[in-house]
Amino acid sequence: MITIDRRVQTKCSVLGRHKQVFIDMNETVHHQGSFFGRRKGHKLRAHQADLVDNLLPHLALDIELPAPETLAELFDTPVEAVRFEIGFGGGEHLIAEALAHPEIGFIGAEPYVNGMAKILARIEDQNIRNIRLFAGDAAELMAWLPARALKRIDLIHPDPWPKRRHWKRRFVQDSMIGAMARALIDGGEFRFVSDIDSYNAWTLAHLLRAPEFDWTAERADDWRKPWSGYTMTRYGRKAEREGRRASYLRFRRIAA
Ligand SMILES: C[S@@+](CC[C@H](N)C(=O)[O-])C[C@H]1O[C@@H](n2cnc3c(N)ncnc32)[C@H](O)[C@@H]1O
Repeated sequence: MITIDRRVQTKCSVLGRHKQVFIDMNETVHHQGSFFGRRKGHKLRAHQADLVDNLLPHLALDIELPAPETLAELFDTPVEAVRFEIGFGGGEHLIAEALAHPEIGFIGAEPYVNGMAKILARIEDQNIRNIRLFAGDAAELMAWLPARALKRIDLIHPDPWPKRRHWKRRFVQDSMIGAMARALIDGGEFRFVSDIDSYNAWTLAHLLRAPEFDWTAERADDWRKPWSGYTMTRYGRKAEREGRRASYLRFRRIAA
């Protein structure tokens, strides 16, 4: 991949605001933070583009504004608690959870515009009221959230960055664990799913040394099998087809 060595000003149209970014020849966008992937894939169909232009602004969180005191205020339907899914991809898991738990508000972060277009189509089709979206880096959103605001954070099949020299790009880092500890309520959970053994070991090692979290597993099946009600995602199905078994790690935020 060739990266042009110059800063350009470009418009992040889904958020309607300007950001300093690096752009390469393939339109891969890198900015300083925790996102190191593609923001764009194939061209959106007309209806998808319309949803991004017209539905997303109603559902998108604007982190330029101050965060509300309680996250329930973000939803126009009453919610008892709020959960966050990082990098929801096509949104299969987030949609299933939002439908199964109408009493919970869900926030999903996904910088990949084609994933955003997919979830918007599902939200429109099924008239889902309890999802809010952020079309950017989950780390930025997490820094914006009030402290002790989330009941659960899900990170499902994150980009694995298997090469040692890329490990620093993994979403799970000590700093991010600190950010999650700040954002979760006491007893809240961070749930992690990956089919990449080295990332599972990495996550376990990082969380086990974090004083704010307990690993909840009591027996092997607690991490070898998905929790009840888990919805398999596209990346999960791909891993199964290719013969890789996922691990399902759950960590509880210890009371401060
Ligand atoms: C391997 S895909 C998995 C998608 C989905 N969770 C699934 O299981 O099908 C990883 C996703 O995380 C998103 N992602 C990567 N870094 C992110 C970040 N810092 N904040 C939010 N999303 C991110 C990518 O755009 C990509 O869609």
